[in-house]
Amino acid sequence: MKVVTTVKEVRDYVKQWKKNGETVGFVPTMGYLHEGHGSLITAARNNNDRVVVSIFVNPMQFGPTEDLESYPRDLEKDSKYCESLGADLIFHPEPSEMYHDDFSTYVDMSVLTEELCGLSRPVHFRGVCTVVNKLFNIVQPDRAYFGEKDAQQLAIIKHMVQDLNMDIEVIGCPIVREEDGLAKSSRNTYLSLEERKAALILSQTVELCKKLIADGETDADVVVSKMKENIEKEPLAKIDYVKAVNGLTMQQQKEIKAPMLIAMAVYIGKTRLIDNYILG
Ligand SMILES: Nc1ncnc2c1ncn2[C@@H]1O[C@H](COP(=O)(O)OP(=O)(O)OP(=O)(O)O)[C@@H](O)[C@H]1O
Ligand SMILES: CC(C)(CO)[C@@H](O)C(=O)[O-]
Ligand code: BAL
Repeated sequence: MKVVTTVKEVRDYVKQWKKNGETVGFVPTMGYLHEGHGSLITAARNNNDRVVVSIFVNPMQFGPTEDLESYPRDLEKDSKYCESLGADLIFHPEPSEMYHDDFSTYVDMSVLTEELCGLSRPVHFRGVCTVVNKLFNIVQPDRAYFGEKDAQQLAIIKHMVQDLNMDIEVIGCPIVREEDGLAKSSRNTYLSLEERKAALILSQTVELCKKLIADGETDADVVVSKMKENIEKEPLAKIDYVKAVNGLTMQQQKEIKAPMLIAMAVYIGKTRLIDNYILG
């Protein structure tokens, strides 16, 4: 497995592979990899001749008061992990390789980006769409793999690929959880012991949501308000949002009916965590 830092090096590898008729699977990440990322890499490994993983903490998707500087990084550990899972190439560019001084083109999607995480992170999805577009142009994958943990991001990327006629299959992979239910996330590393326990309120609330729906509740407002009540029982938790939306448009939906996304973002202390339940 190789680790490269320039666009040219990625292009040279991919050109050679394509010349040999090999397919390319791509897993974009911000690094500090865990088994959630691992599941995407394994899915890519199982369905493509070559696997590229990008590790890039993209400054454009962070707001001015967010955790760009403190975001955890460990390239050496990440490289070993990618190699153990059979990846062929890691692309680990410097911000200057991705954004030259005169950079001025953005991918700015409306509607889907204005709900849920887009409300509290107003510049976030413009940064995500722009960097993923660039990464797709650099890697030119046949298939790209994203986690359902970031369900809004997954819906947005699928929509972007459709809107911009990109010839890439976008594949969503299920949320990988810790044994006690907490969704794996690089940001879990910010949590103190006490906060780590409190963070279980997210997955417990997803379970409550599933149970309410399995028991026949059809009113999304009832489900959401019971979820909020449950989260409010945890003193260290502060709700950013809990919402039930259409799974394709991200617009609020009153009736529990697939395709649907019931998603939450909750601060545990200063750490903002997300979790969700996807229906259909
Ligand atoms: N627990 C998980 N299960 C499945 N996919 C995941 C999980 N965590 C992250 N991913 C996916 O991995 C890809 C890269 O995500 P990223 O590098 O931001 O990791 P992260 O752990 O979500 O970090 P963050 O702390 O930023 O939320 C995304 O497509 C994301 O949805
Ligand atoms: C898709 C992504 C790698 C773009 O920076 C990031 O948003 C992430 O890690 O989910
Ligand atoms: N997984 C989403 C990346 C971010 O929070 O910036």
